[in-house]
Amino acid sequence: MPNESATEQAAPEDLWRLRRSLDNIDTALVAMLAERFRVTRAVGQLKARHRLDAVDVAREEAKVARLREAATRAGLDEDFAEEFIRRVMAEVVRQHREIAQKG
Ligand SMILES: C=C(O[C@@H]1C=C(C(=O)O)C=C[C@H]1O)C(=O)O
Repeated sequence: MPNESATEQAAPEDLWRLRRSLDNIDTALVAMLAERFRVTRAVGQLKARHRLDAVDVAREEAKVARLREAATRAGLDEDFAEEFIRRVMAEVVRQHREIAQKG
């Protein structure tokens, strides 16, 4: 393939297989994230219509606590899981404020 890196050309079969698996997982992650944002956009439209705050701190904190526990059970670093979901929620809140402003 013309755009393969040097590492890919020289890689043993196992590395190829693992990287293909990673690529599939990354694609699935992006698809799930896009689906999540489709749902949160609908939430944002509802909140704007009912003049509700973009941010719900209590819900966010409950979610972080729940996901930290889920991360631990899954063998994932809980600080990483928290950092990730907080970044996602910050973007959701930014989008909700934008939806509320634009009407
Ligand atoms: C999606 C919502 O809006 C915000 C974003 C959240 C999220 O992305 O999970 C959670 C709480 C809110 O701060 C909501 O209120 O449910």
